[in-house]
Formats: sequence, structure tokens, C-alpha cells
Amino acid sequence: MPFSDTLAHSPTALLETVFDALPDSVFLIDPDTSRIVYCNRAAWSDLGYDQASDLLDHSVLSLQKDVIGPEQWRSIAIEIRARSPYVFIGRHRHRQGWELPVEVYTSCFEFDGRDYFLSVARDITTRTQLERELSARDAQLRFALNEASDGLWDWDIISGSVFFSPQLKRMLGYGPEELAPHLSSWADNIHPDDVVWVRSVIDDHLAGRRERFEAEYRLRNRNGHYLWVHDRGRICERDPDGRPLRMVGMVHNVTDRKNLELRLQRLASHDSLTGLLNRRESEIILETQISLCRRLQLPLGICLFDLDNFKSINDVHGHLCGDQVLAGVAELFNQHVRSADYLFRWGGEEFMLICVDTTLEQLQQRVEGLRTLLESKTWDTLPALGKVTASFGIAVFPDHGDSARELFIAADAALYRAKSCGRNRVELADTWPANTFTP
Ligand SMILES: Nc1nc2c(ncn2[C@@H]2O[C@H](COP(=O)(O)OP(=O)(O)OP(=O)(O)O)[C@@H](O)[C@H]2O)c(=O)[nH]1
Repeated sequence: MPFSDTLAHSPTALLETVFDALPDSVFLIDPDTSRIVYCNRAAWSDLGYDQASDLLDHSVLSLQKDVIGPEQWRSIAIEIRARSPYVFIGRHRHRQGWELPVEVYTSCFEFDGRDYFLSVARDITTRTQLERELSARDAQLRFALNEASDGLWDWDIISGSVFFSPQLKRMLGYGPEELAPHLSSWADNIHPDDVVWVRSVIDDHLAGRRERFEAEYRLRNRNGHYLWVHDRGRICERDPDGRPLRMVGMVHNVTDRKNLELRLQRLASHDSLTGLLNRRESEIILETQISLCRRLQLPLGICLFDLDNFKSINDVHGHLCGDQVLAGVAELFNQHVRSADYLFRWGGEEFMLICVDTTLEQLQQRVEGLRTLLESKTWDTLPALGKVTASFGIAVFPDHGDSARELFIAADAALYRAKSCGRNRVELADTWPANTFTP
């Protein structure tokens, strides 16, 4: 018999069969009395009853563990009428006494001049169990990661919100309720000198150019001091098109290690008496600055200078006084060179100055200024000392040499000339290659 004929001949039997075949429980409820006027097979069997009549005419409240008393039913009935379907996660009472977690969808409809509530309840035991296990596993993972680092972050890339773990907040000096959960709370506290490249490392990872985000940078704490942190993170969730949605990472406070590293670096690159960069650094920096100026087609000047008759300062006033003069000259010149210039103690009483983007005329003028400055300095702490002078030899790239070595030889020859012409003077290098390389 065709389906339409079956429906026409015995509609009630057919609908009952259909409802009984549903895996979810279906209840038809009288809204005024809360009584069950119909339920399907899943409804009575899931709750441990033998037949539908065991539940019919009973109040639905007798099956519910979360709705207590007619007062609460009345307010829920108002909600159901206001916004169908009304979704409710609660617990049904099994005949044996245990509870069944359910997700219930209830809608209101009218039939034959009367209102009815139709509730479809789904057993969510497995789902609840799974959610509980997942959240326990998540908590375990967070705990393990937190213990393995000084803090965790979890960034929702689309919304820009960031979870900062309590340990991370503590590391930065914040309480558990402080530090707004936004990306700006982190980004605004990165040291200005580090922020551009830290962002570029993250961008590279987001764009797939780096396998992970990893950076060592300075992060400001609540007191305004900077900590050195080692930060590692990775995208852990993407949308169906592969766009990053979420990124997590962990942070280590490496301030002590980094400060020690910087101190060692400074010891290796600076002269301990004057605090100036040392000869080794001068060789590296001169090479790199010449390459840079060659590329940018800029002139570069170097000046070698040597204190005059320094041996006699040592001999007459003592070695300690000689040390003070060396440190005093370094301090004096350091205050007067440009911030873009490099001043080195090259060795003994010899110094070197590198001036990027400087012509011969500019360099000559600047060095002449240094010479007169030193000559006119009064050594208040060393009253017996008298006048201290120095001799200077200057050369400019590319006029006097095309490499660090050629430039150095040219400036050294000019310095030698300054010494032999009477000292306390500035001499210019001969134009390369005229006197630099004699066959
Ligand atoms: N106090 C002190 N003296 C140093 C240091 N390094 C080198 N000297 C001394 O610097 C002196 C350099 O002497 P010379 O090379 O003869 O040069 P000068 O006496 O300056 O003579 P001219 O360069 O020709 O003007 C030597 O006596 C070195 O012992 C240092 O770190 N401290």
C-alpha cells in the first residue's frame, strides 16, 4: 500500500510508529498542568519504564531533577512560549534513581484550540563524559606546560583576545585579575627596539614563512622594568581554508642569563679602561661600514690619533695618572662625536674614529675641533699635568682607499706625518694610490 494510503487509513498508528522509531525521547506536555499527555518508546524505555502508560498523566516535573515545583514550571512555561524552541540542558530521573544528562528542545504549538509543549530530549551521557575528559586533559596539558615554563599564552587570532596564564602574570608582576586579556597588553610592553622584529617574526610564522614563532626580546613588567624573555609559540588551530585561528606559546624569563651574556659580550668588545669599543670591534665595524657606504654611495672618514709624548706623562706623573688621561680623553671625545660615529681605543695611547657619511672637509673640520678641545682641556683632578695634546691622521673612503686596509694605511701614514711635523696637528692622507703603495 502506498504511504499516502497508509496515512489516510490509520494516521494515528502510523505517527505512533514513526515516533517510536525515533532514537530521542519525545514528550507531549499540557503547559497548564505540566502533565505528560503522550510519550514515545525512547521516552519511557530510556528512563527504565515498561510502557508509555507508566508516564502518562504524570507531571513532567517528576522526571526532572532541575525543575522544582509548579512555580518554577510556570516561569519556564513563559520562557517556552516566548522563544521556541527553548533549549535546556538538565538531568532526567531514571526509575532506578540515577540521573541521565539530557539536552531538551521544547516548542509550543496549538492544536484544536489548545496549547501543547513538544519536548525532544536527547541523552547526552557520552557527550558529557567526553567533554569532561577533554577538559581534564586540557587542564593536565596546561598544568604540564605551565610547569615547564614561566608562563603560557593562548591567542585567539580573530578576536585578538589572549589568555595569559597566572604564572605569566606573576612573572610580569601582575595579580591574577590584572593584565587585560588583549593582544595589546603584550604588544604595548615590548621594548621599542625589539617590537618591529618581534612582530615580523610572528608575521612570518602566520604567513607560513617560519615553522614556529621564537624570539628573545625585552618585555616590560608592571614596575616599568624590562625582563628578557624567551618566547616560543605555534599556530594550533586553522579554519577549513588553512587560515590561522589560534596560536599558543610559552615564555621563559631569561633575564639573568641574558644580562650575563651581555656583560660577557661587552667585555669582549669594549676596552675596560676607557669603556670604548676595542680594536677587534674596530676591524669588524670598519669593514661593515665601508660595505654599507659602498652600497649607498656615501663617503666614510676615518681618523687615527695618538697622544703626544705619552711616555713622558707616565714617566713624570706615574702610570696611574697616564690611565686617567687615557680615560679622560675617551670621555671628552665621546661627548663630542656624533651618535652615529664610532670611537675606539685601538691600542696603547692610540685611538680610531669612524665617521659614516662624512666628506674629507667635514672630517677635517670635526677632527680639528677635537684637537683644539683636547689642547684647551684643563685637567682639574691632575693639576700638575699641564697640556695634553694628540696628533691626528685622517683619510676618507673612497678617495684614499677602497678597503679597510687601504684606508687604515693611508690614515696611519698621515698620522706619522703629523708626528714628524711637530705633533698636535691634523694631517690629511695623500690621495690614493699616490703615496700609499709605492712600488
Ligand atoms: N698608563 C698607561 N700607559 C700606557 C698604556 N698603554 C700604553 N701605554 C704607554 O704609552 C707609551 C707610548 O709611548 P711611545 O710609543 O714612545 O709614544 P709617545 O711617548 O706618546 O710619543 P709620540 O707618540 O711619538 O708622541 C708607553 O710608555 C706605554 O707604556 C696604558 O694602558 N696605560
